[in-house]
Amino acid sequence: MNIAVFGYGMMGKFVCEDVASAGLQIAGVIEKRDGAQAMSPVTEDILYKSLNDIKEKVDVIIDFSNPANLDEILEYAIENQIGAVICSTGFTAEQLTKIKQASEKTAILFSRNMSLGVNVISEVLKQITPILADAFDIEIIEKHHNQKVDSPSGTAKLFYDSINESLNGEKEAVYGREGIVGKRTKKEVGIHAIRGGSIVGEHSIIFAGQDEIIELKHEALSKRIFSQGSVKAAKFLAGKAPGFYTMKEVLDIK
Ligand SMILES: NC(=O)C1=CN([C@@H]2O[C@H](COP(=O)(O)OP(=O)(O)OC[C@H]3O[C@@H](n4cnc5c(N)ncnc54)[C@H](OP(=O)(O)O)[C@@H]3O)[C@@H](O)[C@H]2O)C=CC1
Ligand SMILES: O=C(O)C1=N[C@H](C(=O)O)C[C@H](O)C1
Repeated sequence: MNIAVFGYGMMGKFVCEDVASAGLQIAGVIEKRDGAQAMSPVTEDILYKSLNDIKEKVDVIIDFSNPANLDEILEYAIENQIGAVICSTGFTAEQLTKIKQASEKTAILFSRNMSLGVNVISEVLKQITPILADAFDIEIIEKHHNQKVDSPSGTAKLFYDSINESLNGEKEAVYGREGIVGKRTKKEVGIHAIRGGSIVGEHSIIFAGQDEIIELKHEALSKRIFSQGSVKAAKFLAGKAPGFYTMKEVLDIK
């Protein structure tokens, strides 16, 4: 199976190693920057500027780059009738609609977090939130390294969506609370972003009630959990019919 890895930053490099370890082929790596240094298992001759430059047949694209590349990825996937595993975060609402529309024409897997732990918490939230929401205030705190460009994290948004979906959309996200005068309302879910050092990724969902607190926490200790998840997703997606897939199906979370 031939994989095109879109993005050769921190995640792209891990993905290349994990694609090779899984016995899959790297058809090409897309890095827009001039003078990018190829590192084993990638060689200079497979570092390209765009998907259309890749010489080999591609079976699946794995994207860990930036929302700016979305159109190129979707167009190539549709034209070549191949799958795309989209792991970048920070998309606009309009871009999310584009991803959904593209999935009517080819197989797309979109996930704001590729780890098992986060995807299990996302499902657990759907079950416990309706039981707790009347009595508990809900807040989300995320912490990431100082190189992250989007805030809040995609995972914080995933958790917020799980909470809000389970309550039929009755909640409202409030980011950071800067400048707000007045008490917290029941409708709010506060979302807070911390950036510093080399924190891989930490997410806490706090349910704060009268005299009791429940906290669900996920801490990523290595970026491998994301790269390995993306390779699993690529294997799952190869040859699949057009559709919108998530890590829930890949990881078989019931
Ligand atoms: N779903 C998941 O589980 C995970 C998702 N992510 C997401 O993956 C993405 C990449 O993360 P990471 O590897 O840590 O980030 P890096 O900044 O290390 O790498 C980003 C890559 O995207 C390219 N890129 C950045 N901005 C642009 C742009 N405007 N136009 C074209 N290319 C661009 C960079 O190229 P250049 O070097 O030239 O800037 C680089 O190749 C992020 O959105 C991150 O949030 C990360 C971890 C897990
Ligand atoms: O940029 C990162 O590093 C990460 N991004 C994803 C996100 O925005 O949630 C996933 C993970 O937390 C690491």
